[in-house]
Amino acid sequence: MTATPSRVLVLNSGSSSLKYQLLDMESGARLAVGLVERIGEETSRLKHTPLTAGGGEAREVNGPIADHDAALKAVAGELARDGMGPDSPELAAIGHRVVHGGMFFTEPTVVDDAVLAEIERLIPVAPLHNPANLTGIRTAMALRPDLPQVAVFDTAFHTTMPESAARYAIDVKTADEHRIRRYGFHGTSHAYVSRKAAELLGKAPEEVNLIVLHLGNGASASAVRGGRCVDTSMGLTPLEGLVMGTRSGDVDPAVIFHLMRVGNMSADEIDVLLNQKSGLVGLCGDNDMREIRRRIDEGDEEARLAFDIYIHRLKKYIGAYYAVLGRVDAVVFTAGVGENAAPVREAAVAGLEELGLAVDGELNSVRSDEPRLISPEYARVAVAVVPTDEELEIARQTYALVHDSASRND
Ligand SMILES: Nc1ncnc2c1ncn2[C@@H]1O[C@H](COP(=O)(O)OP(=O)(O)O)[C@@H](O)[C@H]1O
Ligand SMILES: CC(=O)OP(=O)(O)O
Ligand SMILES: [Mg+2]
Repeated sequence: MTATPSRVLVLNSGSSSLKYQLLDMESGARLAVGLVERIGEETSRLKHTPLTAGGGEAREVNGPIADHDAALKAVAGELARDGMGPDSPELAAIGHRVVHGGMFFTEPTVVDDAVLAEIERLIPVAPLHNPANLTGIRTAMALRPDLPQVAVFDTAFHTTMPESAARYAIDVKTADEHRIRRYGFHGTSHAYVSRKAAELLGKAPEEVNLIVLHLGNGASASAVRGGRCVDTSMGLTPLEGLVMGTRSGDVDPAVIFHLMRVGNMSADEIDVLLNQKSGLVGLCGDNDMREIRRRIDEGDEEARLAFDIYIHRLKKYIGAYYAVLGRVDAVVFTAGVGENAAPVREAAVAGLEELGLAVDGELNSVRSDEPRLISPEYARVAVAVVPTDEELEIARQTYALVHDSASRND
């Protein structure tokens, strides 16, 4: 008799990357993790790490990987080399991060034709993400047509926002006709990190008010009251809000008409400008915070100004969400920049002592994969670093969905 399949493969397809993990949900073991970077370029790189007993040696494959379909097939090949390929009978489901779920998807959802069509319809409001998510799902379906493919939406956590935060102050009829409202993104991360932060504070999620700062290549802030999102910085699309690696975040909307009328740019050109050629890369030519800090240390003024603009925006959102929440228990940093860039954390909180916020230099400089406090004991509001794990959260939600429905049918 074969055991009930208990493994979940999670795919997190970004605009030019594919992150993945294979987990066993009964034992809790992480069996493999990996990343394909720079998809579509000549210098693509697949880094695969098997974590089964005796494994653990990372393997790298360098060379062009044209698209997400090719990336996933390469990943399937690496998993198969370790005897954990997608054809494995132990696999219970494949979980997919889907960035835009629009108005309808508030829960993890088993993908069928109607779900695929809705994700496709939402491409104009997540042009960097939904196409990659769709390709990932379609390729995974072709590899394992018999398995449930589960979509876990970035937007789901934000559906609790009150109308006063979710609506833009534009003509209601036009907004309703085009479903224009604030959807918010990175929700799986904001939800996971909020729960972990409450745990770190020794409280139940319902008891704490948090400002969560997810600072990766894309970046967003959330105000979370008692475990529920009450405001977030990304909007109709993942372009609004904080300064990001390649995205501008907030601009006066009139910048767009001005560029159309006076700069003779098309809507598509402006889309590319604001989504791909702005943010840190537009300001100083680099979108990696490590490189920006290195340049600042060498006295580079352009990198310094880019950093200052990034921090200024971040600080404005901390202030805004402090006011939205009224009382804050912790400001929580997460994702690539938030977890690793001590200077960003220090600068974002600098000067906010009157709000009860401070960072302890020594605690802030500790490098660790564990959730940790970086505020001094006297501070009224905690400042924390909580590593995110979108893949684990997606795996849990995926397994809960397929497992619960399987037990109902037993
Ligand atoms: N050691 C580090 N110091 C500063 N920044 C870092 C470090 N490691 C990673 N980063 C930043 O994290 C970013 C990637 O974050 P991540 O959350 O993985 O983003 P995404 O999921 O959007 O690809 C990099 O672009 C880089 O700016
Ligand atoms: C929604 C979003 O911006 O995602 P990422 O940070 O992965 O680009
Ligand atoms: Mg990310």
